[in-house]
Amino acid sequence: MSDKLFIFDTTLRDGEQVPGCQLNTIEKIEVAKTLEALGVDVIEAGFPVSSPGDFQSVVEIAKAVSNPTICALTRAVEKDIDVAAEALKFAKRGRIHTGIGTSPYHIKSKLNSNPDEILERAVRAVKYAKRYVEDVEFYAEDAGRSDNEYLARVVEAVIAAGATVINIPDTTGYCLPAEYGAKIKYLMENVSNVHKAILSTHCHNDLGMATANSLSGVINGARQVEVTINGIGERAGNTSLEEVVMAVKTHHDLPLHTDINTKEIYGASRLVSSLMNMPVQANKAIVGRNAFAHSSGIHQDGVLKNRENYEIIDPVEVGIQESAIVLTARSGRAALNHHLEQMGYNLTKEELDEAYSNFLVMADQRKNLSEKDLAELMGEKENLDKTVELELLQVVSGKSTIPMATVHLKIKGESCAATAEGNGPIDACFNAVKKLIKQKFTLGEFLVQALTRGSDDLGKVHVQLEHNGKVVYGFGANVDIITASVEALVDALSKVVY
Ligand SMILES: CC(=O)SCCNC(=O)CCNC(=O)[C@H](O)C(C)(C)COP(=O)(O)OP(=O)(O)OC[C@H]1O[C@@H](n2cnc3c(N)ncnc32)[C@H](O)[C@@H]1OP(=O)(O)O
Ligand SMILES: CC(C)C(=O)C(=O)O
Ligand SMILES: [Mg+2]
Repeated sequence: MSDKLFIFDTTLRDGEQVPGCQLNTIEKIEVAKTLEALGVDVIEAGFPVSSPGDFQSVVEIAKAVSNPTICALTRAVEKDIDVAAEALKFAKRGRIHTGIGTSPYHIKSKLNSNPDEILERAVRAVKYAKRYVEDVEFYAEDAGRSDNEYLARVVEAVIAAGATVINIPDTTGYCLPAEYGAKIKYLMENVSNVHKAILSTHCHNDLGMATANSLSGVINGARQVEVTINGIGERAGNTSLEEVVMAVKTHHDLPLHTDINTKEIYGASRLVSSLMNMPVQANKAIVGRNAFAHSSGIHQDGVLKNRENYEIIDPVEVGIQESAIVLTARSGRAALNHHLEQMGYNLTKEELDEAYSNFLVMADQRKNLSEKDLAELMGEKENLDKTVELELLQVVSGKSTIPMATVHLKIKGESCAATAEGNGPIDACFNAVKKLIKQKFTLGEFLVQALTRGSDDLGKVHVQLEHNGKVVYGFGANVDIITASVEALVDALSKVVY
């Protein structure tokens, strides 16, 4: 029998604290509904006393979402708790998450107090919250740097006051996995009423250990993890939902399960990344662009023989259609042959050897090779004509003007042009391209990286788009970031649309 591990998602609270990640109420509802479809147990929807907008968002999320518990954060302050309770009045199941700092730093230099007084304030806050809701979670802020003996006294007292979940945050991301695990173990063994509550982990990633610490906490008895999509959150972020969930799912030796519908993970990651303007790093576990991409020959050969030679997770399990075999000068014959077979070629050993020598020369020059490059490699004239090319781009933009773009493309060898407006110059360009392409495609990722050596430096753009269920990537690099963006879009389109 495996124990249920409760998934408490704080993307809309701790995640939303990040500069640039603020969402309006409609966007928050969209994220909340996605979290519901994902199957999280608790959505921490906000900190209602912090602003009228956050208050309203909690109200609307509580109305829009019915399966997960809706949680609102407060300080150990009566006014915060009153406002949180008011915001939760439409929640089918509401939880107040209150708490206070328990580390020497927080007690002395933040709260200007002493341990006994903090313990008293903690108990008072829990009792006050209990007037409104049955489900009260208590957080001992900076528990990671708190003395275990004192922490145990506080935890015992707040459970006696009615707290149902006890959050042990490593607020500053200080702990090592063994240390955090030992802290949870200590509480499990030294708090007499610990069986009346669930211990929860809330780990930050300042030393890159958030997931390891959370799992260590779970192995030692915690049964709730506080996580965010893509690991977004204060500073270096929180524990990422997808990492913990997939670690539990992958490790059958852990006697645990979650109720997460893992096939929804990738979609949720894309949504949060795009709404919060937070690109996901390419090598991010589970959801990064390269998480299921293989680019070196030995790995590619291994994956093609048996996916499990180099993959511990089937990408389909997290909502990604398939692993990618990326063609570079580090690829071998197996990878090249795989792509050529998909294009309909069936080469003899000698033919493959010859194609491979030509391929290496091309790959050294062009880095990542596309299907279009392979068509050229195989001398396909016809396919070469099937490209989408950017011929001319003219953009009007600036302060107090309506951004407008004129785009000339060559599609299948024929020139065509369109003009469009947009929210900004790039949007105007993309709208003009859409007019010309006339086929439906969805932009999944749009990542602009300005190199930092100076204002005359190259800008690099990656786009990901989906067309008829196929996902492709495009790349552009130019001193003009707008041109680089359109080049990246055209590069991706030329791989699928024609
Ligand atoms: C680790 C975390 O992620 S905690 C959550 C962090 N999130 C946020 O802070 C976002 C929302 N916060 C806000 O909108 C504001 O900071 C508010 C509304 C909570 C408070 O605003 P203000 O009243 O202007 O106070 P300000 O932010 O300047 O200072 C925080 C005060 O709360 C106190 N405080 C901090 N944490 C707690 C706590 N858990 N319980 C009780 N008091 C606390 C501080 O000691 C300080 O009090 P002081 O002014 O008497 O020294
Ligand atoms: C408010 C608490 C739970 C928090 O976010 C932290 O301590 O990191
Ligand atoms: Mg936090």
